[in-house]
Amino acid sequence: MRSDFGLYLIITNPFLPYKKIAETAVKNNVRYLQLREKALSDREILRAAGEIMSITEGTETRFVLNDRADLAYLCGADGLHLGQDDISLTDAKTICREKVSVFGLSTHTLSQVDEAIKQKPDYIGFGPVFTTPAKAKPDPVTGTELIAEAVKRAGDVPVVVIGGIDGNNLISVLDAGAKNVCMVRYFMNSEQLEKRVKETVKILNDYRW
Ligand SMILES: Cc1ncc(COP(=O)(O)OP(=O)(O)O)c(N)n1
Ligand SMILES: Cc1ncsc1CCOP(=O)(O)O
Ligand SMILES: [Mg+2]
Repeated sequence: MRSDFGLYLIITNPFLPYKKIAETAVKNNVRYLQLREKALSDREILRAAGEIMSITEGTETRFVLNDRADLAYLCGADGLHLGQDDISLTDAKTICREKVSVFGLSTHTLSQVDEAIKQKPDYIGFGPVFTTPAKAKPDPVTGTELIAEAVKRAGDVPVVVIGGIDGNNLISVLDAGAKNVCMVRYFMNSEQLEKRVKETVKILNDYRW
């Protein structure tokens, strides 16, 4: 059976401190909290990971590091997220051995969904659903039309949709078949993180699937 989780939080250039974000994620039972900091040094990433894990350890919130299998192994992250341009899942598992237990893969097309599923990830990301400035080299937008088919092809693997989603278009992605969502700037650029997380969790819980 597919284990959908609803909200997935990604930390990039946050307005609030890492610990405050982690506390909010834990308090609101957010399953995945990813650190995605492209401009930090390795040492700064490890420091940020340590701060976040000091809050998430022993809770239901899994800490996921983006891109870097070596650093995920070093800091003892629960999970690692890999994109199409990152190292392969096989190589990442070799580096992380048994220390990292959750692996996510990014996909941008339906054929990438088919390929990703063969690798048995714990979840897949699908998008960008809408235009977003939050990725340096953005892939073409998927639109909402492909979401239902991506979810169907992924079978038991949860699909989290990402890219340009905010409080105004959230319902349109749910109407299109999304069960799990990421919204980076909507949460990270705001002082009102907790209010927005609570509102979003309520919308996801109340949605008539
Ligand atoms: C949950 C989730 N989905 C997609 C991505 C994007 O990964 P990637 O394509 O490797 O791009 P970057 O995030 O590395 O810029 C993600 N990080 N998380
Ligand atoms: C990491 C990533 N992968 C696809 S789009 C994206 C960025 C999404 O950021 P936002 O939710 O602010 O548009
Ligand atoms: Mg990546």
